[in-house]
Amino acid sequence: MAKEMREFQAETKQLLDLMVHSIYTNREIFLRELISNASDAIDKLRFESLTNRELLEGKEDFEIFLVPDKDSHTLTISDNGIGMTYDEVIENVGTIAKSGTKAFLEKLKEEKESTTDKDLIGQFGVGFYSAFMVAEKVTLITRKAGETKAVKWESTGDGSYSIEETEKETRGTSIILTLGEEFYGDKAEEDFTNEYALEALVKKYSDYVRFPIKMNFEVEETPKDDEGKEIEGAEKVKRIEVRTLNSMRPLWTKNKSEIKPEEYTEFYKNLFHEWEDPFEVIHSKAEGTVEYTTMLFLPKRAPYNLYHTDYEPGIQLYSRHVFIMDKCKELLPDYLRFVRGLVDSPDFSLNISRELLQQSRELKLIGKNLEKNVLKTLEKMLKNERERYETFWNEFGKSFKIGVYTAPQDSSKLKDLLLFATSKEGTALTTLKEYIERMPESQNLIYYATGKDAATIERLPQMELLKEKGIEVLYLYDNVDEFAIEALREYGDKKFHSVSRGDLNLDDVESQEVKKETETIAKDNEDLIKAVKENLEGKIADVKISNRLKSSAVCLVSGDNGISLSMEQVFAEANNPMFKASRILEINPHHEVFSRLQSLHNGEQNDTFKDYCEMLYAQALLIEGLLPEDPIGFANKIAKLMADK
Ligand SMILES: Nc1ncnc2c1ncn2[C@@H]1O[C@H](COP(=O)(O)OP(=O)(O)OP(=O)(O)O)[C@@H](O)[C@H]1O
Repeated sequence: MAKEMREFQAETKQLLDLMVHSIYTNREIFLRELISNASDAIDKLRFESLTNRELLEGKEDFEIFLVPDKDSHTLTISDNGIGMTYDEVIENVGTIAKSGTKAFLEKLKEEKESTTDKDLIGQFGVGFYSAFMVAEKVTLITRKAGETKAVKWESTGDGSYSIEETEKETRGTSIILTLGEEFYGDKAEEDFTNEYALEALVKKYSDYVRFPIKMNFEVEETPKDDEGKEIEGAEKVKRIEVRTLNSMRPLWTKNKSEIKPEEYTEFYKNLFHEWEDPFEVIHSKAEGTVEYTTMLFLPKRAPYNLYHTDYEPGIQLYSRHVFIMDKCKELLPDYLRFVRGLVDSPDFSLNISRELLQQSRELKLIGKNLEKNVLKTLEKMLKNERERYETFWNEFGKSFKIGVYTAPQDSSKLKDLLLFATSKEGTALTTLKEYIERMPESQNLIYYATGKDAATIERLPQMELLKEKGIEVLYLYDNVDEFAIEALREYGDKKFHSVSRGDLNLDDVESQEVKKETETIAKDNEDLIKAVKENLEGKIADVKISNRLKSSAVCLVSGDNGISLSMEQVFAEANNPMFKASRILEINPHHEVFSRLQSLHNGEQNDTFKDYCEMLYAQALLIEGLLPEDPIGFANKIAKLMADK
């Protein structure tokens, strides 16, 4: 096959441009990225070779080799891992295979002003391309284990790359970086051809990599005689010595007291290809029915795709320090999908299949303990470090709310960890327990309202009465919130109640009196209410005289059961428009519009009365953020009304 020149995808070009023009000041991390990729490639081969030994081609020792060359100012990173085929090279390093990169660029465009580039890269990481931060040319030569043909890929990072078939004796991948002039030689600030500098970088970033990272060192020695003694006066000779640079000792096997915070950080970044420090580390050991060590990390930031189907949750599994599996989903419940980490247990066998693993009793036991560990840590944080917990909550709270809604069996564990915005002045977020503690004795329900933000909710007609009475209301902004609340049904023995549903059930004396008065008005206006209902037939389920409105003329509420209007909108956005909330139109009997309705009704001005009914309904829809069914008709009616006056 002849050499091909190909263009990078537009997004890749943009990304390379950013890399070359330094979006990240800490350029040395390119080495960590390439070593991580090499280690992943070896893991993949090791795993596949469990069922197909031929892939090893007789060479069973895994290793990563660094070869700096001062003369050609190159640095080569080689591994004897799985390698790539021609098509895989194109897919993995020619196009943007990872949707993350695309999302990264989009976000970069969006948030250019508000966020620093460093923050952004922390969210996404861009692996292989980081090579272009230090190299003016990157050459990748790779042969997939078990294949005969190899591939050579080369690019200067300027928009195109070449790819051709080639020969390669050993399986795996070599990446040759032709270093930019700031990155080699004695005068360079960072010399990536210097063995000692490279050794220090490996120690700093990749010490725990599970495969040996080797390098040739040139040593000068005085020749020795047969007895091993240095020969006096003999001229020194140069010799090449292969050294392993990393300790390979898994961090989690050390005692907690021996580990420095920065060791956890580097380990985390290294193992999970993260660019930011972890938010919290949970490191523990268990001995008993099951034996294991675990190291769990709560990230600082939710990955951009945490709630998309392409996000793969799960933690790593090791048995006696040997890697078995990445992304083991069975160990943590879905609401903890953001947790990164690993479990090392001698109770797992090395080549356990995913199917067997799922049924393993040990796995279930360990999983339960891990979940408890994380929840305990969070409970403690909520109690003792409220601000920190709120930071965590703002990033991952949604995951818990989805958990409450989708896995009711988890809700009892999560309900005390939930936070909500509230109408209470000076309080940004409240727990349900705190809300209940503040409730006056006469209040029996936990009230909540939905809307896109506090300002919108505060102006809802449905809030008027509660505001007047100073009753605290939880504010739900997120689509999932109301679903979670409905799934919880109650907290303690207090039921949740939407301000936009049925009766508000206020049990104080004053409210009881108002209720009676409303009933009398409703009775006196029976015919009018019937007429409004008839005019809006098919659109609403009922018309009621309201006792919750103070200054607004109308509002829509939904029944006590079934979905609410805001849930209906969530369903509609998710292309499920068949779920409909029942609509009850509430009219304020103390509003001038009500008297006008009465006189229109009594005066038998049927057409105008009908127009008024429709306009009232359209207004109520608009307040809920819904479009009137016939916006043009609505606009025309308003225009007519305006011209009449
Ligand atoms: N040394 C290697 N051997 C085999 N495949 C490799 C090697 N380096 C990279 N690849 C392939 O190229 C892909 C892209 O690598 P890249 O570093 O850009 O992203 P990643 O490793 O998938 O993600 P990230 O580093 O951001 O976590 C990898 O997923 C892998 O399939």
